[in-house]
Amino acid sequence: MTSESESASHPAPVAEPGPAPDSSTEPAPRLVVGAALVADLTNPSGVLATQRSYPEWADGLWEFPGGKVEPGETPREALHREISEELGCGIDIGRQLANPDSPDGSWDLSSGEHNTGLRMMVWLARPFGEITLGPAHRDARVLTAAELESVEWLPGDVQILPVLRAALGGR
Ligand SMILES: Nc1nc2c([nH]c(=O)n2[C@H]2C[C@H](O)[C@@H](COP(=O)(O)OP(=O)(O)OP(=O)(O)O)O2)c(=O)[nH]1
Repeated sequence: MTSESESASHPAPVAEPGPAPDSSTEPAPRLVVGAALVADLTNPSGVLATQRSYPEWADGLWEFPGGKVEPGETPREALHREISEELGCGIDIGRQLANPDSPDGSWDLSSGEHNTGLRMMVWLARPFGEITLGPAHRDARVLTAAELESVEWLPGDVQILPVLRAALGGR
């Protein structure tokens, strides 16, 4: 019902605008880092892909070894830590396998229901020291450019394969 003070000569008050529907209201993406492990950073010809053992949805699928960046870490620090934890070796980090459509070269991993809000940065990296598979992985395999699709990758990694293939000298 209209009150006395809201006479027909005065337009109804305009509702206060709500929060702007921009990205500032969305949580910042969580960053994952991965290593495309190669023997030669300058002229790589094969990459060491690893087969995950968990969680259930990822069990048996292939990936770049790595993991989530922890608060206070730079992405490169996180990559050194993750590779040391997962494979027991050190790495020299080379060039990024960058997403050309993203300012920081990261890839959106949020395909399907499992990786909401995750983005991943991937670098070529040369391992040194002995590589030992831990509980995170079932297997590891060196793949040439022509062999990249011989394994089933995590869904979010499939978009990265053309950039990896080119880095390995494939078409
Ligand atoms: N490490 C890695 N994770 C990937 C790749 N592709 C992809 O979609 N992911 C997803 C799987 C996971 O949801 C997430 C990484 O989580 P993670 O379990 O490896 O990370 P983390 O070692 O820090 O483990 P946690 O502390 O969360 O248990 O990113 C990839 O190539 N490498």
